Amino acid sequence: MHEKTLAELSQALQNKTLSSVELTQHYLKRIEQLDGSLNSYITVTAESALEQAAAADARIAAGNAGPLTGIPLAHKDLFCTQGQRTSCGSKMLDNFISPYESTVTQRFLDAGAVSLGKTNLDEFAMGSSTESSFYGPTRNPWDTDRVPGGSSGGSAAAVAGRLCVAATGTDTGGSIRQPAGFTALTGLKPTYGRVSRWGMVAYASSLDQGGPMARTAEDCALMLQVMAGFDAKDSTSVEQPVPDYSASLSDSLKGLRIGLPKEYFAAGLDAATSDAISAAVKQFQALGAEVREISLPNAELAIPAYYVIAPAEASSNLSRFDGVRFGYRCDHPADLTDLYKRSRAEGFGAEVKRRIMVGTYALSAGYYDAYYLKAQKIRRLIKNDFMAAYEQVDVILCPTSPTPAFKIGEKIDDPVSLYLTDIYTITANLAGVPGIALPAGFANGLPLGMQLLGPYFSEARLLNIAHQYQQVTDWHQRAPAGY
Ligand SMILES: NC(=O)C[C@H](N)C(=O)O
Repeated sequence: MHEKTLAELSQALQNKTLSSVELTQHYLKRIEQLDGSLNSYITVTAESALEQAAAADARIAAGNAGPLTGIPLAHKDLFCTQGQRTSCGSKMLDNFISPYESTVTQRFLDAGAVSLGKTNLDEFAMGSSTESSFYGPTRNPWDTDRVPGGSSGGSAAAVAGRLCVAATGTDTGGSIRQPAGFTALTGLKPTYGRVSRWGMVAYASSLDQGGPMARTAEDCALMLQVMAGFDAKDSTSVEQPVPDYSASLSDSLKGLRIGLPKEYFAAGLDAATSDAISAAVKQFQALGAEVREISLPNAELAIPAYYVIAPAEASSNLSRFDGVRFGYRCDHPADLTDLYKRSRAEGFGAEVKRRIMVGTYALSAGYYDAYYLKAQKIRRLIKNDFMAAYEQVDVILCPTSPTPAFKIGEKIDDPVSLYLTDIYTITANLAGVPGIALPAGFANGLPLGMQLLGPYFSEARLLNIAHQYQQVTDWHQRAPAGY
């Protein structure tokens, strides 16, 4: 059963050749057998999953099911789920039972999807390897000595290890696309404002965006259909009609103009990834696309700008964790100041503290103009680069990260080298444009990722292009040995 994609399982459920209870039991058993080595889940909600599956079967029998009804999913443990622990991978929220449901997970509940549980992540989504989680690192099913990427590494490992059909992720600086690239998945970061952020615990609010992670573009289309849409509870949610993402998957790529940003194929890019993308270019040309070189001249400024803006916003967002109303509280505080100080010192891990300090510094009176304001100006220049590029091309093709998955422990003691792995993904967040990551090949048994970036609200086109590529390649069909 777990070899099948979401689209195939959806068919099987509708045809009643399979029940959601059977499917859910199968996945729960796989989690029990295989997640010990991957550590992709923080919480498995077996009981409620089986209840949801039974309700889904009843709904299918009654003839009012949708494509997601009865499909076992997993959610990044950054989405609030009512009555369940929502930890954000942090000791700070280890004891936090959410009193409300996020819009995204509510939409999946309304669609009749089953939630198997909550997946591991870098603490508060700060990281690119899922090693900063309070619950220990997640391992990559393609090589368990290696990271699955991050911060949505638990979702990536769970989907790649066939421990759920598809999963949600969030992408602030690449957290959906980079782990998708490291695990041979398809992952979509929508346009900022396309998917509601309500109930998605805030990291850097002007960059955060939820999106789907699955094995195919076709499955991502089905997931995004549920996730996308206006939400009055999120002031940055955009009131734009949601297209039928599955309807245009088969559109021809004839005449599609693809741009290759020369800055993304410069020094530092792994040779195998570069070769894989060259081969993909040929595939796209064979499908009727025209490919040309473009320039995103301010790309090299993206990392410094992001690592000022994201920590600045994080330092403000994370000030709510004070040990008073919810979350971790230190033992025997001497007074209120001691309560704040020790609860935060004991509740947050090293990377979160680093970012709070960097962000607080960048926002402080004497340095605001030199760092935060300057970073915001760079952000505008990066957005302008994309706008200029989309005058010449329809989409941009580039790698998701400079190298394939690295070893656990390899970079964790050197934060800057970890930040540098985000070089190709964070520009899309700074500009707010959508991007889809998809597998482009393998080297030494490790997946190689590429991404397509499009103009605002071009998700349907990105899914279409990825789907057409997946019709003529089989990278997305490969499974890691033992899974
Ligand atoms: N959250 C993300 O998108 C990951 C990024 N590497 C960060 O640490 O900010």
